[in-house]
Amino acid sequence: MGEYQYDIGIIGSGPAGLAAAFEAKRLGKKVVIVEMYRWGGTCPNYGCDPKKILLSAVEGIRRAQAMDSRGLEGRLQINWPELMAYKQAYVDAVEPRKLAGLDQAGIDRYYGQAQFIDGNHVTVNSDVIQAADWIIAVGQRPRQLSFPGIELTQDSEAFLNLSDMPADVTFIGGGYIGIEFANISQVAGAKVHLISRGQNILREFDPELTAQMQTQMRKAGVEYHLQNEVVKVISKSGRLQVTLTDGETFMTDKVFVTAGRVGNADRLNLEKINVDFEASGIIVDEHLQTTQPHIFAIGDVANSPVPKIVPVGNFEGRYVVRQIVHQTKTPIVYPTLPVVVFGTPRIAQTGVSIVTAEGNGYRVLDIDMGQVITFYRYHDQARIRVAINQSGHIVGASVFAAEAEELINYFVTAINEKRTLEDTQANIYAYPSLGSEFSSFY
Ligand SMILES: Cc1cc2nc3c(=O)[nH]c(=O)nc-3n(C[C@H](O)[C@H](O)[C@H](O)COP(=O)(O)OP(=O)(O)OC[C@H]3O[C@@H](n4cnc5c(N)ncnc54)[C@H](O)[C@@H]3O)c2cc1C
Ligand SMILES: NC(=O)c1ccc[n+]([C@@H]2O[C@H](COP(=O)([O-])OP(=O)(O)OC[C@H]3O[C@@H](n4cnc5c(N)ncnc54)[C@H](O)[C@@H]3O)[C@@H](O)[C@H]2O)c1
Repeated sequence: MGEYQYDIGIIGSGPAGLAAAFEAKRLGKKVVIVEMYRWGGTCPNYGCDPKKILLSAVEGIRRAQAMDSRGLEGRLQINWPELMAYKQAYVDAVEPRKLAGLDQAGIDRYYGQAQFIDGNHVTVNSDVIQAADWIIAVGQRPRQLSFPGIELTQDSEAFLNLSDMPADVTFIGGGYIGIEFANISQVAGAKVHLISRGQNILREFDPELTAQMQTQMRKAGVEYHLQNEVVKVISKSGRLQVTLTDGETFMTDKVFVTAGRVGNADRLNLEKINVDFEASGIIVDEHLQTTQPHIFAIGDVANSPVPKIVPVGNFEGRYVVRQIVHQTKTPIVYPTLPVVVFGTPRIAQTGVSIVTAEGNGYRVLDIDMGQVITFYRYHDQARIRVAINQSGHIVGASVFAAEAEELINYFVTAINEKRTLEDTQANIYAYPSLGSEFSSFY
């Protein structure tokens, strides 16, 4: 049993923990990081990145479909095992790359579950690690539901490792993951059921755009079971029978629970060291400080009032280290944050929501981009809604379009730099491109 001493200890090697570790090292601190599962955390191993690789094939099919009878012939289809092998080749390279990065930077690392024994000491296997300050970045895990037959269901990580796409799949939850995976499965050839207890999907997004996405997915064949929950799942003749609260039953091949995620705060012995947490995460103040002043929480596991996405974890990781080394004393101030649902097309939004903008009496530009060349060529029903405040500044945007994740970044810049519509149009962007479409707003 060894005992080791550090300036800063970090628990969790996802985007948040790694950002903190590299920043601490850069600022001359002796740093240790602990991971119990996959180095790199959720996003590159069983989250954003593998999902976006699967989406590449989906986009290929969608683009080909858009050109059907418009000069492109032949039917494409997804070879799921081959696509999975391509995804896996990316994922297999993640851990070696992360480990090499840590080793090259001189950041010590431990593999195993970290648990606090007191405010400064953490155990990992049989080692005891002491650090003056601790940063908790342990992320979230899929929320479990409880109904008879829950053991027959699977989670989002299992979906991203699915060896074959079954004929019929079901997702419980109409949030980011349910919608993104339903779209992938449908284009990969499965009949898809999507169950959500809400009346609408993607409740945090512009309802006009989510309705548009819902209609498009329904037309493509996704069957929605809204305002419903699962009562039970039973195994029947090698398939699964799902019963819903409205009494409907249907047969499916696989059921995935995509009904939100819960923090991993409950696995660290935090009760013992008086660090308070609740279902929404570890309680932090505006300095990301927990109820113990030398222990901080960042990324998905912190209950900071921001979306649980990678760029937030990165931002918090760098901020919190500067706080610890006294480079800053100011509360955390987030720049405008973009969120994206990766369907085909995507929905993206940033800044003031369109609903809030309308409530505040702001000007809302609602632009059908379907005829502009960038979107016309994909036969894409692109739509952009921009909120402009009383002084003429762009304060928010919602986008429904292919590559909305790129387009939204222009609005992020416009909002952060407090630009008016005219300011953005003063730039000359390459034509035809996503950027050049700015000039068509008025
Ligand atoms: C399917 C899916 C798709 C997603 N897509 C996107 C996307 O497109 N864009 C986006 O921005 N975000 C996306 N996200 C969210 C994104 O993955 C998370 O916001 C991000 O990974 C959070 O980073 P984190 O460092 O806070 O936590 P994580 O990445 O979850 O890392 C936490 C790490 O801590 C480790 N850990 C936990 N407990 C302990 C312990 N006691 N001891 C040691 N180690 C521990 C875990 O094993 C894990 O590796 C997606 C998530 C999922 C599930
Ligand atoms: N593109 C991205 O940035 C991206 C993609 C995937 C995940 N994520 C992150 O992961 C988090 C988790 O994603 P998620 O989709 O699991 O959660 P979510 O919170 O986005 O959606 C959960 C959905 O499940 C529904 N639900 C909850 N309990 C239910 C029940 N018993 N029966 C039926 N429906 C139920 C909710 O009404 C909601 O619609 C997101 O909040 C986000 O932070 C981000």
